[in-house]
Parts: sequence; C-alpha cells; structure tokens
Amino acid sequence: MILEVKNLIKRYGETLAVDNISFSVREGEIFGLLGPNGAGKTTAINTIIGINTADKGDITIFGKDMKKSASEIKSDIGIVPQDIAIYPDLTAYENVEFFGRLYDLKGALLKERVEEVLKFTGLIERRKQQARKFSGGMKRRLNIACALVHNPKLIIMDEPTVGIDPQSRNHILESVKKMRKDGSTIIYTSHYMEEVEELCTDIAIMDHGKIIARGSKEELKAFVAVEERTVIELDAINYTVAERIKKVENVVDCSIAGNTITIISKKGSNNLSDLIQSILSSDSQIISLASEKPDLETVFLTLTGRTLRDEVAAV
Ligand SMILES: Nc1ncnc2c1ncn2[C@@H]1O[C@H](COP(=O)(O)OP(=O)(O)OP(=O)(O)O)[C@@H](O)[C@H]1O
Repeated sequence: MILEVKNLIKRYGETLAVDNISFSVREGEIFGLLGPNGAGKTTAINTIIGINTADKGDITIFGKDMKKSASEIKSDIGIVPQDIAIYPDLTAYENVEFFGRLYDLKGALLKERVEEVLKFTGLIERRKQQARKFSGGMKRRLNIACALVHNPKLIIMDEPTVGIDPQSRNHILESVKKMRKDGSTIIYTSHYMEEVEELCTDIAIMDHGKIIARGSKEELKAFVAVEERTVIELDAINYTVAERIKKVENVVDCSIAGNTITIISKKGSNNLSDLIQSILSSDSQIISLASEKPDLETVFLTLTGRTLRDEVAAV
C-alpha cells in the first residue's frame, strides 16, 4: 500500500470536517475521492499530508509513519492544490524552476525536469510568458507542472479542473491517465462524477465528513443497481404491445405514456433483443430506444437521497 489512513478525525471548532475515515491506496491506482462541496475532501487531503493537524488517526505513506518521517515522505509527494499556487510575475519556466529548487534539484537535472514537465503539461511553447498572462486552464496546468517537477511517486490532485475550459480539462484528464501509465499513483478529488468515473480505478464517496461507499466503479454501481430501465418510443402504440412485453423473460413492469413505453427488468437480464423482437412482432416501429444504466450519480442518490449536482448548485 502506498497510503494507509486509519480512523482520521479533523474538527474545525464545532465542525466535524473529517469524521473517522479509514482507507488505503494501492500502488499504481488512480484513487478518486468523490463528494459534493463541503464533504470534507480538501480537509482530508490536507490532514493526510500534514498541512492540517489531525485530531486523531494514523497515516502511513510509503510504509512510513507520517508523524515520524513527514519531511522524508513529503519529498516523494506532488501536491496540486485546489487554489492555484504559482507566482504571477514569474514566467512559466521560472515558476517550475522555483519549485524544482525547493526539492533540491540543480543544474542539468533541474533544466531537464523543468522542460519535461512543461512539455507534459503542453506549456513548453509558452515557457517565457509571465504566468499572469495565462488563461485559467493554463494556470491550472502550470500548477500541475510545479507539482510534478521533482518526479514524485504519489501525486495528489485536489479538484484540478474546477473553472477551466474544456480543452484544458481534457488535457488534464489525459495527463492523469498518462501519469498512471508511467507508474505513478494518483489521488484525485472531485465533485464531478463524470471525471471520477472516467479516470479512477478505485473510488471512495465522501459525504458530511464520512466515507459512505468504497470500491471500483463497477462494484459501486452493482451495489445500487436492483433493476434496469429501458425507455422505448414507438410510432404508435398497439394494444397488444404491452401484453407481449410483459411476457418477455425478466420483465418486472411495463408502463405506457403517450407513445413511450418504460420497461423495468431485473438487474443483468440482458433481454434487449427479446424486447425489440416482441415490439416488432406487434407491428409497431421503434423511433428511439434508451437503456438506462446506473452511474455514480445514482450511487450517491441511492445512498444519500440527494444528487451531487443539487449539492454543488446549492453552494
Ligand atoms: N479553515 C476552515 N475553518 C473552518 N471550517 C472549515 C475550514 N475549512 C473547511 N471547513 C469546513 O469543513 C467542512 C469540509 O470542508 P472541505 O473544504 O474539506 O470540503 P470539500 O469536500 O473539500 O469541499 P470543496 O470542494 O468545496 O473544497 C465544511 O463544512 C467547511 O465549511
């Protein structure tokens, strides 16, 4: 295990921001910490890496106790903070160079690493430009370059795509995948379930300071999926169609509204071809068909009764 967190608690006065969480991260994973704004993701991350002091809990990183070996451990971690931490008056090159020096890089190796991470983040052409002239997305990418310059084994990214253009967002998501391919372990916090679903090999869902679910996306979805919905729009509803559909194996329910039929089937029934066959044999034509599979939003909704999007919009 690269990281092990046991019974971590962090309070801010009366607020229990991190409420007794335990989890571990295996080497080579992209570990996703998913939760709405205020769930406690940043507090958890900042407490793990020693920016905040924990009220209780044990943290082991690279097999070493964070309480005893913090500075040694930190030299192998790259942190991409939620709030952009770069110097606006320095150029892109100077910013990355500055962070490299903080990690004791010098001379030819420093130059080589600075150029490598600027290339990796797509900023090499803009290296001589002051950071203040960068777009929000470019600033975020520079923030990432600064975190990677010392070639860390563990990379922690706290909501790295908030408030940026789609092009920079895609660039960041692709970079995260590439970093994993190159052997890094990544912890990625986000309230965008699409990003976590696309990137992460292991996921913990956080809400009100607690981890409320943990597993791969397949495990999390299987946990909530009790049924599958298929919505089919027809040119016209024939009176025999509902009767035929109800006879298809694993169909639990079938309701009609206008020219649309909603069919509920048992989980994993794989009966789509039979459903289509039964409709065509009743002389109706299919206009559109949608099969709804659960996503991480469904998981959050099932566990909390709220949607991630509602939570984000409310902040
Ligand atoms: N410095 C602080 N002082 C007091 N309360 C804080 C502080 N930082 C965070 N909190 C509170 O702790 C809780 C968890 O906040 P945290 O920022 O960790 O959540 P988050 O999941 O990272 O959300 P976001 O994505 O909005 O940062 C919230 O109730 C927040 O208001």
